[in-house]
Amino acid sequence: MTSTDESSMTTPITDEEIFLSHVGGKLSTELQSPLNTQRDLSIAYTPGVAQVSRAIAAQPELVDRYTWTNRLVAVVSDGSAVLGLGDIGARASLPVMEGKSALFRSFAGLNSIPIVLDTNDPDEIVETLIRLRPSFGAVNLEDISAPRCFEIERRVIEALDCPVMHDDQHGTAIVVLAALKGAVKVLDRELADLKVVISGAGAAGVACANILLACGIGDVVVLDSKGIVATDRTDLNEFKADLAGRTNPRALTGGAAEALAGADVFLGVSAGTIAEELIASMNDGAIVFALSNPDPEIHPDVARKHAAIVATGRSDFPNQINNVLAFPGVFAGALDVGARRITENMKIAAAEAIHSVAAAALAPDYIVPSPLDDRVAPAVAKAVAEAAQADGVA
Ligand SMILES: NC(=O)C1=CN([C@@H]2O[C@H](COP(=O)(O)OP(=O)(O)OC[C@H]3O[C@@H](n4cnc5c(N)ncnc54)[C@H](OP(=O)(O)O)[C@@H]3O)[C@@H](O)[C@H]2O)C=CC1
Ligand SMILES: CC(=O)C(=O)O
Ligand SMILES: [Mg+2]
Repeated sequence: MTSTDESSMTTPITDEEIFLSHVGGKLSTELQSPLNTQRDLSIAYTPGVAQVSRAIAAQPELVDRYTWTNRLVAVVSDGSAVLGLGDIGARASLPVMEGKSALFRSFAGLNSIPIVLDTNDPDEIVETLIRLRPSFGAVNLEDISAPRCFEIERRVIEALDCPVMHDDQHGTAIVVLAALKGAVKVLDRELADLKVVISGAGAAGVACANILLACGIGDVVVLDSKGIVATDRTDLNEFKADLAGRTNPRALTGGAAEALAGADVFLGVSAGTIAEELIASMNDGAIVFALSNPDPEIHPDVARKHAAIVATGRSDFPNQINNVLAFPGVFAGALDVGARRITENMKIAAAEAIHSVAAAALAPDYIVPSPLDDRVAPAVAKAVAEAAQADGVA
């Protein structure tokens, strides 16, 4: 069933309501069985529990059967790129990480625990997760800034024998691909013909560029805070330099104005802003995905004056392009089949599954399903599980 629940948005949300609903945090733990009697205690605690611990000590893989870790996702952040708020630190990132855990629980039925780290040092982050490995079954890296996020994700994947994914990279890229598939169908266009401009060359921007290139879009131009990521720039880190060699086929130079004139798609993952006249300079039938949270690069009402399709990352406008459509189902599918890695095919399969949920009812204001659509996570999980099996990582 699709739940749009428009009635819940008719009353404006007040600051008081937001803060009150966060008092004490958004999470708690529940017991699988009650602890009411001496018998209950003797089984769940001492002496009964000792038998289970002895069994696991003798046969370590039993930990998957007799503890909650097997399907527990650690949501891990250092607070360095929290939404579009920037480096606000570990403590301030916690409401977002509790939110991600709430989404795991609500949409995929997965237990999840936020872990925020009081360090930005990649060695310390990787080492901490190696030490914590017995406590969880998967790692969702969240809101870790580029370029450190690329090295951290690679090293954590190498070090841990469980599914690991940086959500801001791949969760975002999966949903952007799904949304673009929906948008081109609505506009009766082809993905491969699009001229795409990505504003942001960080975690989300690099991963979105990679997935769009992999899916056959040849004309991708990426912007960072200094302008077009191009091969003649001498100030690029290794990830941007690599991207420069694979994007910008028309060898554009300059900034957003030069990139957006005559473009078909604006994809904002920058936490910056984009002027209305630049959106107006795009081709007719433009697609504008202003995905920065909480403030889109351009207000959707303004973008709609010039664009055929407009989307944001927020829950209070139509077309919410947000990694929440991906990560619950991706991890559920990977854990369902005991996948040790999350492959590129699993990500593409997730995008196709999200798209397929919306495919029958596509419209300019419905290019992706709502995160509240309870068909999404199961469809993503099934597609991801099948792709994991096909890729031999299950
Ligand atoms: N809707 C969704 O699902 C998601 C949305 N996002 C949003 O994307 C944004 C970026 O997140 P993330 O990639 O994790 O952050 P990062 O810190 O990894 O990257 C930010 C990038 O944006 C660039 N940037 C900053 N200002 C501008 C500007 N004015 N014009 C062009 N580029 C600019 C930075 O440039 P430089 O390299 O020069 O510093 C950097 O490359 C956030 O607002 C976040 O909320 C992210 C993930 C998911
Ligand atoms: C949605 C999300 O993960 C972000 O904006 O960072
Ligand atoms: Mg994020």
